[in-house]
Amino acid sequence: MRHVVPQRVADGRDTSVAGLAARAAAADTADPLAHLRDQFDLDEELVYLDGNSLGALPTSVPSRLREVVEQEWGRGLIRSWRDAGWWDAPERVGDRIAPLVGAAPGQIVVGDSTSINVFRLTVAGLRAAVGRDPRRTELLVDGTTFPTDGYLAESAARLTGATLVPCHPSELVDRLDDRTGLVLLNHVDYRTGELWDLPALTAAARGAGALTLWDLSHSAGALPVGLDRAEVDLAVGCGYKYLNGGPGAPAFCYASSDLQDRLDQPLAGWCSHADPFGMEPEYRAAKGATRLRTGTPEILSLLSLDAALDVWADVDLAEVRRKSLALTDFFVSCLDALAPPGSFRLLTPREDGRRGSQVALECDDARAVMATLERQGVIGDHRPPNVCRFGFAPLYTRFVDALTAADALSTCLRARVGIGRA
Ligand SMILES: Cc1ncc(COP(=O)(O)O)c(C=O)c1O
Ligand SMILES: Nc1c(O)cccc1C(=O)C[C@H](N)C(=O)O
Repeated sequence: MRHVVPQRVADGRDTSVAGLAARAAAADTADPLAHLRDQFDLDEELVYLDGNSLGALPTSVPSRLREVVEQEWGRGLIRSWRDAGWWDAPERVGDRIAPLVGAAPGQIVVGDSTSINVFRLTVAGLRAAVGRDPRRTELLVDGTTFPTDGYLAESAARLTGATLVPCHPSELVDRLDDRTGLVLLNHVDYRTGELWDLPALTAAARGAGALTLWDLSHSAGALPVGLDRAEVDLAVGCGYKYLNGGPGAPAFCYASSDLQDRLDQPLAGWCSHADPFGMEPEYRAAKGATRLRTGTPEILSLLSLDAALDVWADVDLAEVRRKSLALTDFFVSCLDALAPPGSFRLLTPREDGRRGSQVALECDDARAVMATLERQGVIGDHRPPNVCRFGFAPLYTRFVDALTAADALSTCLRARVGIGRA
């Protein structure tokens, strides 16, 4: 680290760049997950803080994909649906994701995109709610949600005749009543990184007689989720963010075992049929999570995700959470120490219990700021209008990366307000 800046000592610690660098080095040395970085193919010239959009490439993936393409497809051909286990891969890979989100086996299938699965489970959840109690025609949706969830909720409401009620997660408890059928929420807000209290909100919805559908895109693989323990009804999650399945990797769908056989999903294709190879003209839904499948599984990307999951063997999710919180907290402390006062507004809560695994902040000209950082080898995201977003994937991000990014961002913010380094 090159320069020394005036020290603003908030907690009695050395907050010069040199002091922060010493803290980062000590934290990386003590990190029990540090060895996992070797299982990723990372460009050492880059600081990659975008694993919440596209996870890094696990070293297990290229050789496995080569084998799938050359042997299973090339030599095995059609026989691989049976002999290489392709047909059951959606359930098998689902069972590998299950422990990462606190689910017992048999409740997750992998396939299609998160968007498709949001639609599938929103319609299925609304139908199940109304089937149980015809008054339950309202769909409560996080009004700040990632747009695709909002668009698809609207479409699901049009299709089912449900009434869409946008609602901020902080107001959910007051909005629940005996008309609420389904609640669609995000575990971690894609923009601010705020973590919502999944057990408490699920219990509130359940207590009011409503079903829950959680979007885990920004939490699966970043923190413990505890779906079964919280008695969540339905959930979806992304395969290409913290699970590192690769661009366009399929998403996953969770349906609690209590609910599965009551689900009437809208995309009832042949792969969700009780006897797909019977080729019956009439539809009969399969038992279990299999009824959430639709068509032929996307084997190449599904098996890429499968291989990417190898990295989780023996990983303790509590340790992942501890590291994620320490990384995000350290990044914010570095910004507090190095960036000009008032040059940014933190959007992510500082309280550990309310933060996912990213840090988002608002500043002037955020798009240009993130473009400058990218030219310097620090990759994060810009989200409109003026949000800079930095994702901290705990399996491969180091404390030194957090400092390098905070230092580069602070330098950029300092230049924009016309202050040089001291
Ligand atoms: C919270 C959330 N839900 C859904 C999606 C949509 O995922 P996909 O484009 O893979 O359908 C994303 C990201 O793209 C997301 O962040
Ligand atoms: N899915 C993406 C894509 O295909 C291109 C660029 C970004 C994405 C994303 O995943 C966006 C992401 N869900 C977000 O939280 O903003």
